[in-house]
Amino acid sequence: MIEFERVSKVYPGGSEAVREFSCVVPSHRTVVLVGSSGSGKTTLMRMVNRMVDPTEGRVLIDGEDVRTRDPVALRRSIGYVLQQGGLLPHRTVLDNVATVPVLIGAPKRSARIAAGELLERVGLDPALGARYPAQLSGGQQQRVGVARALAADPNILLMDEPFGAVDPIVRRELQRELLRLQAELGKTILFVTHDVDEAFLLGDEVVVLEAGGRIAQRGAPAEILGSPANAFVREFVGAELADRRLSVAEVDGRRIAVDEAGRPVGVLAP
Ligand SMILES: Nc1ncnc2c1ncn2[C@@H]1O[C@H](COP(=O)(O)OP(=O)(O)OP(=O)(O)O)[C@@H](O)[C@H]1O
Repeated sequence: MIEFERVSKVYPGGSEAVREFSCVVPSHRTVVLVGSSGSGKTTLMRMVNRMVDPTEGRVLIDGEDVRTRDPVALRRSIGYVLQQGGLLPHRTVLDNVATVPVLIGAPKRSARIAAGELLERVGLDPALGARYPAQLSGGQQQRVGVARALAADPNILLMDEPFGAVDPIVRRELQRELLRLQAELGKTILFVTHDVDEAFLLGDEVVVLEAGGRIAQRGAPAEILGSPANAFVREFVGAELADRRLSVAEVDGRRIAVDEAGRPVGVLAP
């Protein structure tokens, strides 16, 4: 479990990224922070592995203040997936995945074998393990990033816009893959995105952030969509779309839903 207790962050120079944010990420659940650029999402996420220390407040993991933990050991105990994969360019894919287990004492050979199994687990051909990151597609690199984050079998996964740099089709695939993996693994996941659809798809709970890391609303996706707390959330989640008056038009024998202006919004199931 991760707990944010009234954390604030003012960066040197005075920019206030987060103000008095409190939130619990229960064990084995996925909580998604969603908000527009600059709402403090990355800052909050980095407080968990001490890449950023809060100016005020505390972050606890399983009841223990992360400030009491050595930052390097803490980081190795938490999986972290970044938008650009963050892979080491001069190491093979297999060695990238095996890096942290070897650092924390696993024998190289067994770490490599485990890394190959993990590649399969995230949907990659283990033969890709011999390549270098630049020889993979963006989507494949992101899968490697996920495998690497899982390699030391952490309880916690931090995922910062992990699918932000891939095309929409691959993004869908990666999202589904993550849902499948999470159903098997039950990690405690803190996921950051600015994409509302992604947040609603992946989050058991979604936290909608306004500027300054202020919580506009939190809840299950259906709760937020069903009753947005205010105009900001309403606009952010596109709730006004749900209120549009739709009607049915017939085009080439298929029934198409159209909005008031006659614009198509979808196809009705036969
Ligand atoms: N190292 C830093 N020094 C000074 N200000 C910073 C630093 N990092 C972030 N900020 C500021 O803090 C605020 C929140 O930034 P943060 O990166 O946490 O937001 P975000 O929601 O993750 O944004 P994005 O979606 O664009 O990544 C921004 O105003 C940003 O300019």
